Amino acid sequence: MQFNISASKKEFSKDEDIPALLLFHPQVSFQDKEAYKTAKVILQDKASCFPAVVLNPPASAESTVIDATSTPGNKTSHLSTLMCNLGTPFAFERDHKRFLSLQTMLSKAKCQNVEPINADFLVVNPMDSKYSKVMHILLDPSCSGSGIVTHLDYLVKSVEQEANSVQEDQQNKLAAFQLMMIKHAMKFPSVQQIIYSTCSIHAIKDKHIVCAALESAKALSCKLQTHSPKPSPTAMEALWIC
Ligand SMILES: C[S@@+](CC[C@H](N)C(=O)[O-])C[C@H]1O[C@@H](n2cnc3c(N)ncnc32)[C@H](O)[C@@H]1O
Repeated sequence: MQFNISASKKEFSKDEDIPALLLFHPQVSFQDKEAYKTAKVILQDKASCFPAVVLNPPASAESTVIDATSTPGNKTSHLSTLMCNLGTPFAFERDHKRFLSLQTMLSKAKCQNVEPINADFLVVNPMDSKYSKVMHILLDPSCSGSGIVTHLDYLVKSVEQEANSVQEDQQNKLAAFQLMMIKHAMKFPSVQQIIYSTCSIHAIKDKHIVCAALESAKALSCKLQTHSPKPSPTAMEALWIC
């Protein structure tokens, strides 16, 4: 859900861009609400709603999708909703504890079509027949979260500056991991669309990664297109950055 400063606490409205997104005043609390506890309502800022909407997998029984990095499951449940609980979104999570909470969330939200898998996406074999029809992949990998705005940001600025040099090394490692994830996603034989999203505002984890991915041998061999009216079934249709 997106916060709407202009609305009163009793009002809400429909978002103009994202179907099923309702806008509430920032001070409206959902923590005690039954709809929130039972996951009928999922709290999510508008920016986080774009990846699933842009990926827009078909709502059909044959539709197979991968959410490579799933917990807590907000984007997975969004994908499941967009697919009308049809087809199969495979939802990967490598961390066991986080996987358990993903399972709980998906079951609460009644995402019956999702197949959660406790595995590292990087070791999944793209040639496994189970994934042979995967056309859509969502990649929302771990990142620094630098794009997440909090009201306390001004307090941490000076601390952040001191830690910058340490962070640089960490950022390079994260960036290398994120690029590896995209390149791995490109290996799935039927993939046509990969959505890569992060909560980071650093170009090293956004634009630079996407550019490096587009320049990779795999992307070049796919004759990557941005939006073709008649996409070739073997070419990757688009790599978006959200
Ligand atoms: C940014 S969070 C994903 C948020 C999620 N997409 C959502 O909208 O709720 C990244 C998650 O991916 C998991 N992860 C990181 N690397 C992974 C990998 N190689 N394979 C599977 N899961 C991974 C992390 O443990 C973490 O839970």
